[in-house]
Parts: sequence; structure tokens; C-alpha cells
Amino acid sequence: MLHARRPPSVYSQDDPLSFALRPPDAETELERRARLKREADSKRISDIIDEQLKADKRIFEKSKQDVRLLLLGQAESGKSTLQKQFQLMYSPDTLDQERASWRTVVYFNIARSVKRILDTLESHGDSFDDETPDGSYDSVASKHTLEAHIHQDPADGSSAHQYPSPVVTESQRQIATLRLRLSPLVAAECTLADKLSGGIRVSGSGKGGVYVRDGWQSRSTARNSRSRVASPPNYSLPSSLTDGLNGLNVAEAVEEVGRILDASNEDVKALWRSDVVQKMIKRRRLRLEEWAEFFLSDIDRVAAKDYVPSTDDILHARIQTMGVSEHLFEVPLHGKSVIWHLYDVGGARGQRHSWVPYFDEANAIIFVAPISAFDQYLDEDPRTNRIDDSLQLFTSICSNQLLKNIHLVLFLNKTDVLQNKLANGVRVSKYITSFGNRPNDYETVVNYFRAHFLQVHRKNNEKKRVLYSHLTSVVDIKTTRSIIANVRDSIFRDYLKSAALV
Ligand SMILES: Nc1nc2c(ncn2[C@@H]2O[C@H](COP(=O)(O)OP(=O)(O)OP(=O)(O)O)[C@@H](O)[C@H]2O)c(=O)[nH]1
Ligand SMILES: [Mg+2]
Repeated sequence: MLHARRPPSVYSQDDPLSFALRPPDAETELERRARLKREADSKRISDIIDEQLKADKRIFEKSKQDVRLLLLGQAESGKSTLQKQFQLMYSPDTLDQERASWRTVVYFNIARSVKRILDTLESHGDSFDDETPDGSYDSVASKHTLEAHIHQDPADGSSAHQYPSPVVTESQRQIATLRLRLSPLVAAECTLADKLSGGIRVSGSGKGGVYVRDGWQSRSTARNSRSRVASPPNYSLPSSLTDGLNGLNVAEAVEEVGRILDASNEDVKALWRSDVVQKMIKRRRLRLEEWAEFFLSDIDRVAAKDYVPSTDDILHARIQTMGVSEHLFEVPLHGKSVIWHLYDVGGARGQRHSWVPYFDEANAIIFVAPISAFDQYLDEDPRTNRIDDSLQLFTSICSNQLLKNIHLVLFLNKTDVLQNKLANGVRVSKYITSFGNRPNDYETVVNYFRAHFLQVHRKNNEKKRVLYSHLTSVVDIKTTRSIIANVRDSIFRDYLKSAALV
């Protein structure tokens, strides 16, 4: 075999690239130095690019080890509240930084609740006949059979009935006066909604809720000024105060609403404590959300001049999520830290399409179902019972092929609200026919609903995956903290197995 001898040159004679890089035959010393410098510069740049590529690859490899947790469930189920609890546990500083911006939401929640109370009173002619025998409203309440998923008209007793009274009573006169005096606060509701949403209106937002996207906090941060202008001495607020709200920036508008609330404090209290409102609540003619009662019952504190939202206030404040918002946390594991991506989604029907792109990469889901909602109907579709909707949604999550191998956790939430409803005599069988004659106590009701969710899971579980279920009240810091620790450990166990780290 012939072995051709190569010329003793570093530049191959045949390789076109080497040929191109070959120094010119007649190179001066100056040209040689310039060429070497050029080559050194190119190599330096090339090395930097290589390093960058390696770093990107390392980040990519590392991000493959991140945990991606989806919080799913219908609107108002408690997903964002749970996200706040994660934040409180793993990134409390960021919650502190946002604290001031929650004042806008709390004021908005109060203004909206006052408006709802006044609207309901108006539809009843500002009076309420308490003499109607107990249970008479329930004769029109529709019933639901969970197994059959039958949707009927809710007619839940909240529809408007006129109680015409030829004589204006003292109580009606009082309400009419309060309505007038509270008009600046009611008018402020619209402005706050606009400031919070950045002017975005979402159709089908039910009770007229406000949707916010990720990062709304920076838009609505208001200075918590301690040197605010003193409140007007009485309640006769000039209409220019509210007319001008729209022209103010967010911080100024919130300060202005703070002044209005401070001045209206006694009127809000009088309305909230009035016999007619309390009777309507007791007889379920007026149904306020959890957060409305929470803030109205503590109006002296919230309406105070130097009000700063407490952590409890932040957990109770209500604002609807739009789309999907991602929150990053460093969660410790065996002395190292793992990045958790928490995806908090909008749960209303019109928002659910935005969840799907996150299914592929997710490691775990917490499905949040509010079991207190047996007597409520969807804002988006008033014919659908909310527990029924939760069960349908859970069915589609359990049966989704993309989610077959995902760690699945179920939170049966709002147990405190359920307890209150049952203690106040609300009977499950009025809304859910299949509940039948079972005792209307907490234990029985919880077991009944839990059994329905477990059944959905069992029927859609070819892969024999475990379902971790918890009874929760995610506004409660202490219990939620220990449940989150429990969920974290169970997710990590699966995570370590799949990462083959044990
Ligand atoms: N009392 C009580 N209130 C709760 C509980 N969980 C959530 N809430 C309240 O219910 C309201 C709705 O909760 P969110 O966390 O905003 O609901 P969500 O699931 O994020 O709703 P969307 O963003 O519309 O999908 C808030 O005012 C919460 O404070 C609970 O367990 N008990
Ligand atoms: Mg939310």
C-alpha cells in the first residue's frame, strides 16, 4: 500500500478552508502582526460564544429539573389565594413589596359590595318582609342530581321581588338617605375597576368582576402616604370629587377613594348593620361573597386613614385572574434549592383555553374545588351548579391524555364557608337532589362530595396514579402552610423518582 508523504506544513494543500486561511506568500512583518491580531480577536469572540452556548445549555438542562405546578379549578375556587400562600411561604418579601397595591383591590371589593347591597335593596323597594314562613323560598329552588349532571334553572331565591309599600317607613327613609350619602363610594367602584384592569373589559365576567393580568400590582401601586389631606368634616362630598376621579392617576385615585371611604365609614357601617340588610342576609335574599362580609364586618379598620392591608386582607381580597400568570419560587430540597414554576390560571369558562399550552411541561397539578359552592351557580352560565361544573372540569383534567402521568392533588376548598352555611341551616338536599335524606352535617356533606370527586378519578385512572386529596381553607395561614409542606414533599418524592436522583 502506498503511503503518500504530506508536506511539512500546518496548512493542508487540499483543504479549501486551510488554503483560504493560509498567510499570503509575501507577507510583511506589519501585515503578519495585523493578521495575528485579527486571528486572536476572532478566537476570543468565538470562545465567548462557545462559553455562552455552554451556559445556555447548562441553564436549559437545569430548567429541565425545575418543578412546574399548575393550579387549576373554576373561577373563585381559591387558586390565586393558594398562590399567595406559596408566596408567603417561599417569598414573603415579594408579598410585602406588593402590600400597598392590595389597598386598591380592598377598596374596590368594598365599593362593589356596597353597590350590590344597595342594588338588591332597591329591587325590594328598600324594605323586606320578614314574616314569610321559613323555607318558603326554597320551594322554588332548583335541585341538582350530581350523577345525572342535570342543569336546571337555579331560581335560587335571589331574583328580584317587589314589595310595594304605600307608606314610606322610617327604615326606607334611612336607606334612601344612606344611598345618597354613599353615592361617591358607589361611583368610585367603576374608576377602581378601570384602574385595576388597565381599562380591559372582559365580556361574560358575570357579576361584573374585574380581570387582571400578571403584573397589575405595579400599575396600581399607591403611595401609602401618611400625610394625606384631612377628610371632609361631614358626608356631603362634592360631586366634583368623584367626577374628577377618572382624570387622576392610579395613586391619586386610590388616595381619593381612601378619603371617600374614610368619610363614608359610619354610613357603610349603618347600612351593613341595618335590620333590613341583616334580615335579608339571614333569609338568603341577599347573598354576599365571603370577602364582602370579611371587609364590611371590619370597616373601621379598613376605612382608617393610614390603612395598610394586613396579610389576612391580602388573602381575602378578590380579583379575577386573566390568562395564566407564572410565579417562581426557590424551594429547598436536601440543602439545595429547586425552582418551582407556579402557574395560576383564570378559572372562568372563557379563560380555560389558555391552560392547554402549559400541560405538556407540567409535573404536578393542584385541582382546587370549592365544596361550599353547592348552592351557587356559575357567573358565566347561571344554569350550571358550581359543584357540577367542578366535577365536569375535574373529569376532563383526569381524562386528559397530556396529563396522564402528572402528579395529581385535589384541594376540597372553602371548608370554613361550608361549615358556616351548614351551621346557618342551608340544606344541601335543596340544591342537590341525590343528597337525599342524609344528615346535613359537615362530616356527611364533606364525605359525600369527596366520594364524587374520588369516583371521577377512579373512573379515569388507567395508569393507577395516586390522587392526594386535602380538605382545605386556603385563607387559613397555619393549616395551609402544613398542607403545602405535605404537597411539596409528595411532589418531590415523585420528582426525585422521575429525575432518577434516588
Ligand atoms: N373563606 C374562604 N374564602 C376563600 C377560600 N379560598 C378562597 N377564598 C376567597 O374566595 C375568593 C376567590 O378566590 P381566588 O383565589 O381569587 O379565586 P380564583 O380561583 O383565583 O379565581 P379566578 O382567578 O377567577 O379563576 C377570594 O376572595 C378568596 O379570599 C377559603 O378557603 N375560605
Ligand atoms: Mg385567580
